Amino acid sequence: MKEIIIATKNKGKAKEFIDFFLEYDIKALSLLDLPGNIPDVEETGTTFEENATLKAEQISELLQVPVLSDDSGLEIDALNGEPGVYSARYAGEEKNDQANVAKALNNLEDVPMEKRTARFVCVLAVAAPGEKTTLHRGTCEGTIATKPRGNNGFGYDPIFIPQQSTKTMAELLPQEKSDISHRANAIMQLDEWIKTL
Ligand SMILES: O=P(O)(O)OP(=O)(O)OP(=O)(O)OC[C@H]1O[C@@H](n2cnc3c(O)ncnc32)[C@H](O)[C@@H]1O
Ligand SMILES: [Mg+2]
Repeated sequence: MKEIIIATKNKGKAKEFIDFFLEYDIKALSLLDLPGNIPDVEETGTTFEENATLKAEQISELLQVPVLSDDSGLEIDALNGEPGVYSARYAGEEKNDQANVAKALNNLEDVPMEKRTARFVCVLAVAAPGEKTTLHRGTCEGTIATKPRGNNGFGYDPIFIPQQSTKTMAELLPQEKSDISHRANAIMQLDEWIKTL
């Protein structure tokens, strides 16, 4: 089976990539699957595009193979787009999903439902040694619930209600999430590239 390296250490993302690539008969390996300790890439960019590029290019350079990276996050309109590129580290460097969710809910405490609009953004970068990196952006519009609901998914899924749904992303089945998610919308743009693998 063909393989592709995903430059991520996020288990939730890795699981979604494994499922997506299985449909193409390709095995997706995350940095958690590789032997040795792959160093963390410092996400010093101020945009999803910059951070996705940093992750894909540094890991591709290190491993000397084509690499796909994902930089993603949640933009909440009432918080001027926060947490945005800082989504993973919103409540601190330890990247605690529950603490991040609690902080977002707390900051939205008095914001009424009609003003709780938000979107998930996913930017994928494809990097290969000696080649120009390409970027692909997908989004998913929705609103922020007043309380977390559901146990599927990861990150901010328990408080994100996609536009098409009354359930939170964490109440959807994995297949239902991947029908509408920001990540799925970005991955669809890779169709041609995947066929070249
Ligand atoms: O950088 P890598 O190693 O890929 O892992 P990460 O968790 O640090 O990933 P990001 O830097 O891209 O930060 C994205 C954060 O945005 C949130 N996020 C991204 N996609 C999401 C999704 O599909 N559902 C819920 N939350 C998501 C989640 O909290 C992530 O930690
Ligand atoms: Mg990260």
